[in-house]
Amino acid sequence: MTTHPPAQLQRGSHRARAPQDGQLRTAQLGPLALETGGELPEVELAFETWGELNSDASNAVLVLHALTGSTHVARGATGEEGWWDTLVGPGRTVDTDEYFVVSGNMLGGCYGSTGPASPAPDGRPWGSRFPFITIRDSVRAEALLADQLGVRSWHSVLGGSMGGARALEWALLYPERVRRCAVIACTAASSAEQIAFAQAQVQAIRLDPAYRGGDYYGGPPPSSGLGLARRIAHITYRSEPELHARFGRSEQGDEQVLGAVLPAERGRYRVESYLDHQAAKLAGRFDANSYVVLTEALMSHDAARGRGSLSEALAGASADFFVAAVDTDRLYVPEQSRQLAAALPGTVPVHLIHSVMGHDAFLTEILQLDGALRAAFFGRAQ
Ligand SMILES: CC(=O)SCCNC(=O)CCNC(=O)[C@H](O)C(C)(C)COP(=O)(O)OP(=O)(O)OC[C@H]1O[C@@H](n2cnc3c(N)ncnc32)[C@H](O)[C@@H]1OP(=O)(O)O
Ligand SMILES: N[C@@H](CCO)C(=O)O
Repeated sequence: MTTHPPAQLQRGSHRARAPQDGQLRTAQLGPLALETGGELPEVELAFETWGELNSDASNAVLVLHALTGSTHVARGATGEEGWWDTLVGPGRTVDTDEYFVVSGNMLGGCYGSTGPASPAPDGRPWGSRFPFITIRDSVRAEALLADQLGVRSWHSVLGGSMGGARALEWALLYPERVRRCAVIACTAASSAEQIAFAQAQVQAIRLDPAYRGGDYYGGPPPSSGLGLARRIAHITYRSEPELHARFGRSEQGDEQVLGAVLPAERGRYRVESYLDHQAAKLAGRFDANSYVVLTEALMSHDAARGRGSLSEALAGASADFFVAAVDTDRLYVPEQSRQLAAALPGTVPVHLIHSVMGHDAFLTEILQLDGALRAAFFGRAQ
């Protein structure tokens, strides 16, 4: 679901797109020491860029994706739709005629960065041997990517959901490298309930017999477990009023129920069909091990870990902050964004996105963020 900005949001004439705009590339980062010990040898990080770094390297913007997102934030040379097209592109608020936009695939992911499906030093996929990684590990890898791209300090780092956790960690691990930081639909730390929902998803995957402890490459993938994980997650990404208004109690009725585990005497509710579709769609595009690794990394998210109280931890950040929440988000509830904002240095308001959608509104209602982000971060001065 993509919305396009109204004509008044589009400005001026645009430069020709650089051939590398929106093209998936890979940086070789070498070994990476991990927060909980050990190291990953020969880390690769997938990334895309749009626009050009200016002569004093002051115009770089980092955009960080959510749990199952990719680096394809905006259209590029191929014209393929990006997940934040509304916000990022020529003439848009994050104007790629003006800013050098970078997006990195999370360490452990399955869209090009080193992850469980990548070959370990012995040539076989890491599988069950892939180490536990944290949000901070991925941010350290992203900092090595920034070094390679010649970006000493970011004009801004923007992220929603898991991307927001990475954005916040950027501001804390590298305060001198982040001038502005947007934490959207995310908290200072994963809460007990967020960990609980995440654990149920991880268990759904691990209990799929096809998972084989994580060493399923070369055989059938644990699609049932991954699909169940997505069902659990997707319910938390949407609100009760949205599901009620869209599906109510109606039956799907217009299809065969292929392979569904249902009593013969009933058909399928539309909402079940919808969740089945979401499950199959994710199972078709995502690696179950990566889902586990990224979910466990998000469970570990805690800005205060090893840094004292939350206020003490956040006092180390020197960026200007932008915090936003979705009013109907039942996973990353607005109150948690208020607690984050209150603990940040200075006075940081919480921008509320109004939507029936729930958590996913940070992806689907981006027009609402547009003006607020433009006012906060994307005036002329860099
Ligand atoms: C490499 C990559 O592809 S990464 C892609 C980028 N992805 C990300 O960044 C992750 C974040 N993105 C997302 O999570 C999602 O895409 C969102 C939140 C932006 C939008 O969610 P969507 O699933 O597209 O929206 P929505 O809830 O309206 O679902 C629409 C889908 O449900 C299907 N659907 C709707 N009702 C029903 C039903 N009763 N029965 C079955 N299917 C149904 C629609 O046909 C549609 O299918 P499609 O996506 O295959 O076209
Ligand atoms: N729909 C998003 C939500 C996670 O924040 C995703 O799949 O990444």
